[in-house]
Amino acid sequence: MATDGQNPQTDGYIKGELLHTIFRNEHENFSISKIKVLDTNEDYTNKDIVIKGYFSDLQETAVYNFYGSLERHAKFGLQYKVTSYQTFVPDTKEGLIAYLSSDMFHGIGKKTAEKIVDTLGENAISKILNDSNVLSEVPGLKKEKAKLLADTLKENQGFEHIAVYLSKYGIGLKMAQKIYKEYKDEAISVLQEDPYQYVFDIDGFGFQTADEIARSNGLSLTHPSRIGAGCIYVLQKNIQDGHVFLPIETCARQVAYLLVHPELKLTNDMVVNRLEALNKEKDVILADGNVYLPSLYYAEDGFASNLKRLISKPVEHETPTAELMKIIGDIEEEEILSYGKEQFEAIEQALRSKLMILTGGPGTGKTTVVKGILNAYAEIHDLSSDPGEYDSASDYPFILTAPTGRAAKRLKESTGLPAVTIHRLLGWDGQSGFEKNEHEQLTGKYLIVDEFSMVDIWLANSLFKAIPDDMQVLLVGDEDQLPSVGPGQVLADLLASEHIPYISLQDVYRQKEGSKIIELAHMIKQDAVDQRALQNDKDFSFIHCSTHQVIEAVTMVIERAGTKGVDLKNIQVMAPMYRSEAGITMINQHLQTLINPPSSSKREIQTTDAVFRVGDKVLQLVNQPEDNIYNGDIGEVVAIFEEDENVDNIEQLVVDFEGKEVVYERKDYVNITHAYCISIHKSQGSEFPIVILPIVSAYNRMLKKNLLYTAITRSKKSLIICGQQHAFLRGVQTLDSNKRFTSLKKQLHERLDAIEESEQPIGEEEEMTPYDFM
Ligand SMILES: Nc1ncnc2c1ncn2[C@@H]1O[C@H](COP(=O)(O)OP(=O)(O)OP(=O)(O)O)[C@@H](O)[C@H]1O
Repeated sequence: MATDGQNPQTDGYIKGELLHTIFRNEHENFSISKIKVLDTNEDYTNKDIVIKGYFSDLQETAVYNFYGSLERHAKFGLQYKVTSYQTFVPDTKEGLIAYLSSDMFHGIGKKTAEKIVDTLGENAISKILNDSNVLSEVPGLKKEKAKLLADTLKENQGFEHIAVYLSKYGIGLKMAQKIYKEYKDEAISVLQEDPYQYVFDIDGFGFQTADEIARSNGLSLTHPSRIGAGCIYVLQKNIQDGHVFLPIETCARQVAYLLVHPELKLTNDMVVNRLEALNKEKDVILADGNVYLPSLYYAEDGFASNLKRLISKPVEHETPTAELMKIIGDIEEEEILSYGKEQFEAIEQALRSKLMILTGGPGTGKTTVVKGILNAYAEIHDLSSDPGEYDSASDYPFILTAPTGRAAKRLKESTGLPAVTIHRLLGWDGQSGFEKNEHEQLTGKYLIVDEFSMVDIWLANSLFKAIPDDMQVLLVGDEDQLPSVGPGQVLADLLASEHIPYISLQDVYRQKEGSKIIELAHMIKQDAVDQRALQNDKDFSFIHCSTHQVIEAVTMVIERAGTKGVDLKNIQVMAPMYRSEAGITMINQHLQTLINPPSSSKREIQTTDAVFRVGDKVLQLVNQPEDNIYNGDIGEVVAIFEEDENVDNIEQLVVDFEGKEVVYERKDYVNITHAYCISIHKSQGSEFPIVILPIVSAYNRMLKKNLLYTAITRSKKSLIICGQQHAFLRGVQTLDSNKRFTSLKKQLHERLDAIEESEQPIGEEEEMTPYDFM
C-alpha cells in the first residue's frame, strides 16, 4: 500500500507533482517527465527535476513518490532515474477526501469522498484495493460508481505496488512492466508461490534472478519448478548458438550444471523426469529423444508441412520441352549470352518445379539465372515482367525478397525489379506478428527469396505459411556462407534432405574477367588454398602485419586510398571479433578519429561507451521493421538535436540509411554502433566495392572456413587482407565444428518420402535435360 514514507528497499526518493510529460514511448511505457519537487532525501535543492523511467501511466498534477537515483546527463544536468514509484496517497482524513474527489476519479465529488472516508476510515484505499466489495458499505454509493473507483485505483496503483515489490529483488521497471502485462494483479502472488514461473512466462527473465528469489522465499533446491525453469532457461540459451533442440541427455547435463549446489545432488534422471512432466504440460516438446521449446518445434513442423503442401500441388502450366527450349533460346539471343549447362538446367528446372533451390558461389551467374527464369516465366504465361505495366503492386506476378534491407536493395539493383525485405513483404505489425499468414496469403505467381542462408526457422515458417498453393518458389543462396543468426540452418537442411530440386552452379563466369577474389572464394570452397593463392594481384593484396600492427596497417591503406581519390564510403573494414587490440572496437575508435575527427562545427554526443558525431558511419544492430531498417544496415549520422530544438523536447540523433532517415533517442542508442569496421557476421547479405580484412592469429578461435568465405565474398572490386598468412590458411582449413541441432531434414523425410515413392513417373530419364538435345 502506498504511504508517504521512504521505500525501505531503496536509498533515495523524490516526492513530486507531475508537471508535464516530455516524452512517452507507448510501446515500452518509457517516459521522461518534469516534476515539481515536494520533498526528497536526495542531495537536490532545485524546485523541479526531470525524471525518466518505465511508468504505466502518470497523471499530470498527481503526486507520486519516485524511488531511484540522481544521474548527471552530459548536456541536461541532473535527472532522476526512477526504479520504482507509487502514487502518493495522503493518510490524513482531509488529504484523503481531497484525493478521492480529485479529477483522477470520475463521478466522485467531495460529499461522496467524505462518506467513503467516514465509512472505511483512513486506510480506505488499502481496504478497497484488497476487496472492492467494501464499497457496498458506503451509504448511497451507486454500484457503477463504486466499480469505476475501484478499477481506477487498481489501474493506477496495481502496477506501482507490484513495481515497488519487484524492485527489492533488483527487478527494474522495464522488466516489471513485462511482468505486470503478463500477470496483472497476480504478479506478486505468482512470485511468492513460484518465482520460477517467471522464467517460463516472461521473455528474458533470468534463471539466476528467479533462483535468488526462491532461495529467499525458502523454496527447496529440488523444487520441481526449479528444475523445470532450469530446463527452459538452458533451451533458451542454446537458441543463441542456433540450436532448434537439444538431445535430452545434453539438456539434462547442462541443467544439472546450471543447478549445481553444494547441498544438492541432482541426477540426470531427475532432470529427465522433469522434462517429461513439462512435456505433458506442453511447456517443452519431447520427440525422438530430443527436447524442444514449443515455438521452435512448431516452427519446424509448420515449415515442413507448408513445404509439403506447396510441393504436393502441381505446377500450373507444364510447358512442353521443345517450347521451353525455344523460349530459353530466345532469351539467350535477347541477352546476348549463351547459358552454361548448369544455368540452362537451373532455368528449366525452376520453371518446372513448385520449389527449387539455386546455390552457387560468387560470379557463377545466380542473378543471370534469376533474370532468365523471370523472363521465361513471363513468356510462358504471356505476362509482362515490367512492373510499370500493372495497375497496382499487388497485381505484379513476381515477388522478389531477401532477409535484410541491404540484400533486398542489391537484389533490386541486380535485377532491376522491385524487391523488399521478407518482413516488409509479410507486413510486420511492429509487435510480434505478420499481416500475411495462412489466412491472408501473398498474391503473385513466382516468388524469389535471395540470401536464403540467412533465413532462420522462425522466419522461414512465417514466410511459407503465407505462400499460396499456386505460387512457384525459388530459394537462392550460397551454402558455404555462415548460417542464419537465428535458430536453424534451413538452407543446409533443405539441401541435405535431397527432397527439394536444387541446382548448384559451379562454373564461375566473373572469373573470366580476371577476378582473384572470386578465384580465392572458389579455392576456399574446394579446400585448395595455399600460400601461392595469397599472392598479390590487381584486385587482391595481402599486407603482412602482426596483431599489434593491424590498426597501423588498416590506417595506412585507408590514407593511401584517400590520397588516390578513392571515396572512403566505398571502403569497408570488417573483422571477426569485437575484443582484442586488433578487434572491431579498437579499429572503430581509430578510424573514427581518422575519418571523422572532432570539430567545432560537428555536434557530438557521448553515450556509455562511444561518442557519436555528425558524419559518423553507423551500423544498425537489430531489426527495426517498423522503420524498415534491419540488422546490418549501414547509415550516416546526419543530425543531432538538443532537447529544446524539437517538438518532442528530447535529445535526438538522426541517421540517414541511404535516403531513409531514422530518429534515435537516447534509449535507442544501444541499437547502433560505429561502422567504420563491422563484424563479418553483420556483413552477411551485403557487398562493398573495397573490403579491408584484418586476419591475425589473435582471432584464432573465430577463424573458420565459412566465416572467411563469407568475408572475402563481400568484396566486389578489391580485397586487402592485413595480417598473417598462417592465420588465414589455418582458418580456411578449419570447419565450423559447432553442429547445430535441427530436425528439419528428418521432418522433411517423414513427410516427403511417401509422396516421392508413390509419384515417381515410370521410365523417367533422370540424366536427360533439354541441354543434352542442343
Ligand atoms: N552464361 C554466361 N555467359 C556469359 N557471361 C555470364 C554468364 N552467366 C553469367 N555471366 C556474367 O558473369 C557475371 C556474374 O554473373 P551474376 O552476377 O549473375 O553472378 P552471381 O552468382 O549472381 O554473382 P554474385 O553472387 O557475385 O552477385 C556477370 O557479369 C554476368 O553477366
